[in-house]
Amino acid sequence: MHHQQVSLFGGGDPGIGDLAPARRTQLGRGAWIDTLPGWLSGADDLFERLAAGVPWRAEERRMYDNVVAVPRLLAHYGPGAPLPDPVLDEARDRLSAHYAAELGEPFVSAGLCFYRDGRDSVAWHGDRIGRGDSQDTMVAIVSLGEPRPLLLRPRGGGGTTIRQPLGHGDLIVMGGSCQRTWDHAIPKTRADVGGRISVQFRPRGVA
Ligand SMILES: O=C(O)CCC(=O)C(=O)O
Ligand SMILES: [Fe+2]
Repeated sequence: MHHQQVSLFGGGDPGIGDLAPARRTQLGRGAWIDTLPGWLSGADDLFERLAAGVPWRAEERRMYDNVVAVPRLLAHYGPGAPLPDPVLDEARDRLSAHYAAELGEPFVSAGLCFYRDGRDSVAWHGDRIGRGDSQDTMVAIVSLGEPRPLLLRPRGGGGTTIRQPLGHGDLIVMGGSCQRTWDHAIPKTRADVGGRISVQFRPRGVA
């Protein structure tokens, strides 16, 4: 399975580092994050390849009587869909192997978001469309390109907001109850920032 698949890579592609140094922070309410800055090397090259090569979709959503543009570009790869770069297949398989015992299932889908500049963003939310609403799970995010802060705060407000800058190959894994007891967001910024691509790996049924 995934362990064997990973071992085929032997020492591994030079683009991907060891996951052992990932550092866990308990957030409370059964939620935690693991962080590992610079997990992917060559992340800026990968950013350029994905920015140019992924069939990005601009989405719209209804808001009251208006239709508004979703302020970021999206691409989604469901279970079994070939990912747009082999480094992403390896990243997913490494994450699956590392978290196998704790998660009990592999990461199977990849969601990609392209924040073109500081006006692109994602509002406060948890990944609660699927099982994350009722069960502990994990969402692993690799960030490429210009760093943007991912904010985390307890669901329903109150408590402190955690600010985690993510870019240039940084990894964050949100785990435990994080999707249902905490919210996360990428706020807009007036700063003159370049593009950032986020790759989110999720287990089956988590969205
Ligand atoms: O851009 C990120 O790192 C977060 C994206 C996110 O939260 C989502 O797409 O659900
Ligand atoms: Fe999310």
